[in-house]
Amino acid sequence: MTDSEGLQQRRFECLLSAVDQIVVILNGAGEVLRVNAGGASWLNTEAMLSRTFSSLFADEIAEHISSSINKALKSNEPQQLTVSMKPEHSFHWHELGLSSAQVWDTTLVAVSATELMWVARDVSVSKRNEQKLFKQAQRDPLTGAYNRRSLLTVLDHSVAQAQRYDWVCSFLLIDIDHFNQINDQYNWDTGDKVLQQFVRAMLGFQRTADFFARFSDDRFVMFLPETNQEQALLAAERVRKLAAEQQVPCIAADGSEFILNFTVSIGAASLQDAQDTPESILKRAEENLFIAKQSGTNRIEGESN
Ligand SMILES: Nc1nc2c(ncn2[C@@H]2O[C@H](COP(=O)(O)OP(=O)(O)OP(=O)(O)O)[C@@H](O)[C@H]2O)c(=O)[nH]1
Repeated sequence: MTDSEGLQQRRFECLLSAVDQIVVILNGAGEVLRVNAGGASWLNTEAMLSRTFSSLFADEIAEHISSSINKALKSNEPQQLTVSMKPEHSFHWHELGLSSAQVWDTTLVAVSATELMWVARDVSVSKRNEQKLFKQAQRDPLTGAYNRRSLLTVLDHSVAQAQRYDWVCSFLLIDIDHFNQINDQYNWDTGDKVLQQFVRAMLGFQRTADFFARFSDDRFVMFLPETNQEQALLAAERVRKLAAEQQVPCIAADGSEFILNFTVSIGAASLQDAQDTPESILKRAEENLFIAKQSGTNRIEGESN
């Protein structure tokens, strides 16, 4: 080895010892020549040597890796791949020490016509945070129900779909009765508990296909696909009863405990014709809700067919 080659080699070793990524050197046949564990202290690097790299992965990832190896050797272009690794889906990696699910951003580059370098960066934390932020953006932070933004997106899509295929669908606009009074008479925390308990009860109650969201302050929308007005009124009655059965454990200002009951009023409306939009259906549901409130609360009001 010349001085210059020796220097290059030392630079490479320094770099390897400093990086956090897993680095695997492969020969042209895809066999593992060398492994640097980087931040993956769990990795049994010895056990990887001489094995065919792609065969360590589950079938569908293995296919991607083999094809990336071919592409990298042919094109000299770095090949990027994000892989989701779960010990239970990846027997070999489990054997190699992987004990929890991880997501890796990987790059495969051809170093020469007969050698490749695979570099994997663990991006599990940032992916988890991304998913958490995405979920948070869809949900109301107090109750965990979907928020108005998610609701409007789902309604736009679902109503358009129902019209295209001539399906029925209905909306329930649900409002907690005298909610302002609950806030005023007790306190805001008590109002929060009512909202939270109502949402918990509704999430246990709805069918999988239904979409339930907090629309505004004490107002919720339940979207019922493939449900006509008659069926919607039956569902509304079940919701009304469910709310009236709730017992919310609360603490009064003097520290004593008490149980609070509440009721809801519901306006129902169903898709009627090709001109109907989520806004026009919601408007009719709102008019019906108004009638239910005016008629004494703890009531449902729908459309006459
Ligand atoms: N506790 C609590 N109160 C909220 C929250 N968001 C909004 N509010 C309050 O909820 C109240 C809703 O008032 P209204 O819509 O008049 O409710 P209401 O007394 O049931 O009146 P109707 O809907 O006409 O029956 C307002 O005073 C809001 O300030 C929240 O997250 N928690």
